[in-house]
Amino acid sequence: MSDVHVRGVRYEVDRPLLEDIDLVLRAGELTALSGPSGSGKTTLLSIVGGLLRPSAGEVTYDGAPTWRGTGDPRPEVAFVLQVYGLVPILSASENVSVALRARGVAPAEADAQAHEALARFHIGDLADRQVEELSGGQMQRVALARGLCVGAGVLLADEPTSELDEGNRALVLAELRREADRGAVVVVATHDPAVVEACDRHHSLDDGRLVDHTEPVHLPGHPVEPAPSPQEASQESLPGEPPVEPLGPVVPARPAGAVDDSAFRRPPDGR
Ligand SMILES: Nc1ncnc2c1ncn2[C@@H]1O[C@H](COP(=O)(O)OP(=O)(O)OP(=O)(O)O)[C@@H](O)[C@H]1O
Repeated sequence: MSDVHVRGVRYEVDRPLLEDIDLVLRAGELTALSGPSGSGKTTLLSIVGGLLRPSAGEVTYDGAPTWRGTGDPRPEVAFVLQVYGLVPILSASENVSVALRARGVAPAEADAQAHEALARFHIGDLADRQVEELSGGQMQRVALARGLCVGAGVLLADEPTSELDEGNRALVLAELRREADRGAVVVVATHDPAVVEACDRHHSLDDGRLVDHTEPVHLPGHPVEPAPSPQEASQESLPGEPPVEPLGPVVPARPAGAVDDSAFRRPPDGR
């Protein structure tokens, strides 16, 4: 299990969008990233995942930079994008299968795993439905199935519950927890207080900077650490590290797994 280290990251286009970002995103934990709209959450996820090159500083995972010089993420990184990044004319299962095939899984095995991944999100019955015929919440779950099925070491999810009702939100949080429990770094950008509450750690961004507010969040019933007593809580700071803070956004170039969909392309008049 390896953590993600964000050191001295700044990002600017025509103005600074992120400044002075120092964070450790821990393997085995769910980390929430919150902040107002436009504060930089998506931009930060994009830099963490290697879609964008930081203007200064670096992000490393397992001892190597996540930025590989091309804007293509490392194979260990998977995204669940705010805009889903699905191919509308492909079926739900094809959209998931293509992510597995892009990682070298043989087609028949990829198709089988894609069906299993959709079933995890209770949309197995929609496997053959074209994505453009799905609802927003169903598309969001297809995107989640695609992001989670590849067993990535780093899973970056941008507003993964924005279109979901309470029951499906709980389902998604349970699946994200499973990813953390197998040792992944899981980061969730969110506006939803219930999602923040379900995470182990919380960083907030404001206008491209981490705000002075770092909270380990304890999910009732989840044995992350024993809950501190009120006395301990009043003295609590993260052992051996500076206070953790929030992140910021940008437009991802391309979702991991949507690299090559040529195997699924249909003739112009075929569906
Ligand atoms: N490619 C870009 N070029 C210039 N500015 C950008 C670019 N992408 C994002 N921005 C700006 O960077 C700032 C942060 O955007 P970002 O999408 O990271 O915010 P966010 O916190 O994810 O917002 P939201 O919660 O609305 O998704 C915004 O002011 C946005 O307009």
